[in-house]
Amino acid sequence: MATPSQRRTKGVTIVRPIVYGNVANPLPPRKTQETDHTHKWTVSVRGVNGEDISYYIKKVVFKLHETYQNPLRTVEQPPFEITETGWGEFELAIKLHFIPESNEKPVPLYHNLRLHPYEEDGTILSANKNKPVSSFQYDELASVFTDPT
Ligand SMILES: O=C(Nc1ccc(C(=O)N2CC(c3nccs3)C2)s1)[C@@H]1CCCN1
Repeated sequence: MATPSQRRTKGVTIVRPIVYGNVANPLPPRKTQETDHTHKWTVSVRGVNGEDISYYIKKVVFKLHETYQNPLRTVEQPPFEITETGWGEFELAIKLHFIPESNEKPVPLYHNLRLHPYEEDGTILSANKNKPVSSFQYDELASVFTDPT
C-alpha cells in the first residue's frame, strides 16, 4: 500500500498485479442430460499469491453471455468469482471498480472462458495427455495507478 506521501506524490505509479481467469470441470453424465450443460466453471479475479485485493477493489462486475439469466453479476466482497454451468466457451467482460470509486476509473478486462485444456498450438488435449481435466487459464495483469490521490 502506498505511503501517504507516495499517495500524493505526482507521477507515482503503483503497480498491483491482478490475476483473472477460469477453471472448468466436466459435469457428471447424468447432469448433462438435464440441461445439455457439459461443464461447471468458475471465473475469478484474485490477487497474486492470494493477496487481499479488497482493500483497493470495491466490487467486480462480470458480464456473462446474454443467454445466461441475469448476465450482469456484481460481486461486492471477496472471493470475486462467479460459478456457473454451461456447454460452450465465450468471451466474458469483467469490470474492476476501485476504492475510492471517484478517483480511479473502473478497469475493463476481457477473458475468453475455456472449458478444455489446450496445447500451445490451440489443439484440444484429450484427458489422457496427463493434463489436468480442469483447465486453468490466467492472464496476469498489473493494474497501474498513476498520480494516485
Ligand atoms: O459456446 C459459445 N457460446 C455460448 C454462449 C452461452 C453458452 C453456455 O454455455 N450457456 C448459455 C447458458 C444457458 N443455457 C441454457 C439456458 S442458460 C449455458 S456457450 C460459443 C459458440 C460456439 C463456440 N463458443
